Amino acid sequence: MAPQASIICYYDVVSPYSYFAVTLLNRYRSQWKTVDIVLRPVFLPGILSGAKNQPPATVAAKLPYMVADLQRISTCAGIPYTFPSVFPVMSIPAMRLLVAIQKHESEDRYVQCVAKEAYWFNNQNISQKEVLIAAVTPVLGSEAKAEQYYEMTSDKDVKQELIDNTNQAIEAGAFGAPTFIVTTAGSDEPHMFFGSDRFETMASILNVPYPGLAPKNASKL
Ligand SMILES: N[C@@H](CCC(=O)N[C@@H](CS)C(=O)NCC(=O)O)C(=O)O
Repeated sequence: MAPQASIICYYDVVSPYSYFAVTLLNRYRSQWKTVDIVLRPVFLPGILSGAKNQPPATVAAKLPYMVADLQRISTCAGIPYTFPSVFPVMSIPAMRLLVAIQKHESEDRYVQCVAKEAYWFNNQNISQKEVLIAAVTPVLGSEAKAEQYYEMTSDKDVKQELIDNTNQAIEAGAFGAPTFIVTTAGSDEPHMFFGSDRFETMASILNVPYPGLAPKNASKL
């Protein structure tokens, strides 16, 4: 059977643009039913160093631009956002937890718990165990289950999967996050995209409608 159209989204919750990308992608799912959408956790510093790139916030001219740009996206897209007091946070525990949960849960809602509810909206330090457990408990339905998944963050295979995802992204050409690998229906040829601002082009090559940035009733600048 010919392969289905797909998007693999490599993301790290330390990256504000990954947070926007994951949020937008979740909004688009219902209109992009023909596309298999997979969220894949990575460790952004590993990608930056693998690609010999630098964290953008370390470039003096980029930082104020990013701060303004992120606020504009938040306003235009209606995505709640507050720049966290701990930035950049050590995201390895969070990303390992997301790997561990993904192995067993079919839905991706827990990603938003960590990305939005904990870090990019409620300004919590997601390098801490208690914060992570509290963040995913509502979606998992029990604190015991959240604890179990947290314990798995010490497992060799969970650690290795985060490394493998990160290396896969680098091999695919990633130099930052979010990075997307898009394949169209019936084709094996991968198209790499960088950034939460690339959805319109992705929609065009996938031949699906582009729903735009703003949800209905989003406030404007
Ligand atoms: N224009 C992109 C910017 C994405 C971006 O700057 N991502 C950061 C992490 S938050 C990154 O990896 N940057 C690497 C680079 O700019 O080379 C967007 O709107 O999403």
